[in-house]
Formats: sequence, structure tokens, C-alpha cells
Amino acid sequence: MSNIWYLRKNVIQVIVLSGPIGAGKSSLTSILAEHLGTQAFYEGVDSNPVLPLYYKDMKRYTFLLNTYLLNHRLAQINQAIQDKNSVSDRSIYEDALFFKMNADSKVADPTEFKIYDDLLENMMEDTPGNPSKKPDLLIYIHVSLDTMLDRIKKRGRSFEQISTDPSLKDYYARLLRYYEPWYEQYDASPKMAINGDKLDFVSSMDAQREVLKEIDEKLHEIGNL
Ligand SMILES: Nc1ncnc2c1ncn2[C@@H]1O[C@H](COP(=O)(O)OP(=O)(O)O)[C@@H](O)[C@H]1O
Ligand SMILES: Nc1ncnc2c1ncn2[C@H]1C[C@H](O)[C@@H](COP(=O)(O)O)O1
Repeated sequence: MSNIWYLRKNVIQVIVLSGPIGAGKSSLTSILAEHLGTQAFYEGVDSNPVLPLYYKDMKRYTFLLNTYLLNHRLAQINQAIQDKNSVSDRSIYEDALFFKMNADSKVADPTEFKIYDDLLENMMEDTPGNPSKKPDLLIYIHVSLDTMLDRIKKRGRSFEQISTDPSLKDYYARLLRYYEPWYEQYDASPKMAINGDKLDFVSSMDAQREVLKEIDEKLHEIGNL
């Protein structure tokens, strides 16, 4: 057994946040990493050269965006697994959810989705002698459509605004419908859900303490604290 494999099994843990756009993943990533005294890893939205193009032309840019994100997230996972309790602000598995939704609605080509999905599966496969890239805990932030839309508006990224492109309202509603069954079926690691409608962990210290307590309890349960 190699040293890195031993460390991965017994010491190194990666926690990933998941959930729809605006659910609060980045916010909770910062809060949790600070609480645990560990490293936070973000999606790098501002440095993503494809994302603004994608919002202008999803048909053309879905494959490119997801190829870009796959590479970015794999590089991040490779960094994150070198520390203990690293916190990452979106799981690699959610890209396939966006891509599948676009393929189902003919925005993306089903063959492109299949090629992407096979590549993802190959990349994420555990291989002897290599540390697993799977997270140790996935935390899903559940939000309703109203909350999602409020938060997207509040954050104010121009290309995500319904006031700029009214068709995005439908897109966000559809995305939410894909998220719930995705979370139910997710089985790559232990998982837990946070109520993002009820718990304002950004402004309320009470809510923040409650969320962190829930997460600490889960980490104890799976033996990571
Ligand atoms: N639980 C929460 N309660 C209230 N506001 C929140 C909550 N989580 C996030 N926000 C706010 O919603 C917006 C989107 O949050 P963000 O963390 O960027 O979401 P995500 O990373 O999931 O897209 C930000 O303005 C943030 O301050
Ligand atoms: N795989 C993806 N396909 C389409 N859009 C995506 C994908 N991953 C992230 N995004 C978008 C959604 C948001 O506009 C930004 C950042 O996500 P957020 O949930 O705000 O962290 O990127």
C-alpha cells in the first residue's frame, strides 16, 4: 500500500458543497472552511472564460464549458485531497446534471453528453495505487425556486439575471427539478442536506451555528473529526 493511499484512507478528507445556482454553496464553503480551519476551494466563476459565452449561446458552448469545468475541477480535487477537511464549493458530479438537462431539452447534442459522461466516469474511477477523487462528504443545500431566484438577483452577476434574459426563469426552474432526484440518487459518498430556505447562515449567527452543528455531527458520524 502506497503512503498516499494510506493517508487518503485515514487522514485526508474532502467535503463538497452542492446545490442549485445561488443556493449558498460559496458562502457556506467559506464559513465551513473557517470553522474547520481548513482550505476552501472555489469555482473561479470570474476567471471562467466560457461561462459568459455559455449564457449567450448554450447550444454552442455546453460541451466546451463542461470540458473546461471538468479540467478545472479535477485539478482542484488533486489539490484538495492533499489536505484534511478541504471544502470545495461545487461537486464535479453536478456538471453532468446541467449537461444532461441540456441534452434532454435538445440544447446539447446527446452524443456530446455521452462522450462527456464517459470521460467523467473514467476520470473519477478509483484505480489501484491512486488516491480516490471521490469526496468524503457531500452537503446539499436545498432551496425553493423563489429562494434561488432571490439569491441570484441579490448576488447580481449580470449574465445570470432574468431581467437581462427572461428565458432564464424557465432554465432555473428546470434545473431545480433535476437537482432533487439527483441528490436522492447520489451515492458516491456519505451525504447530508441543509435547509437553505429556512437557515440564513449568511446573516444570522444562530442559523450559522445550527448549520455548523449539523455538519459537525455528520462528520463525527462518518469518523472525520
Ligand atoms: N442561507 C442564506 N441565507 C441568505 N442569503 C444567502 C444564503 N446563502 C447565500 N446567500 C446569499 O445568496 C447569494 C448567493 O450565494 P452564493 O454563496 O454565492 O451561492 P452559490 O455559490 O450556491 O451560487 C449571495 O448574495 C449570498 O450572500
Ligand atoms: N456544468 C455547468 N453547466 C452550466 N452552467 C454551470 C455549470 N457549472 C456551473 N455553472 C454555472 C452556474 C452559475 O451561473 C455559475 C456558478 O455556479 P454557482 O452555483 O453560482 O456557484 O456557473
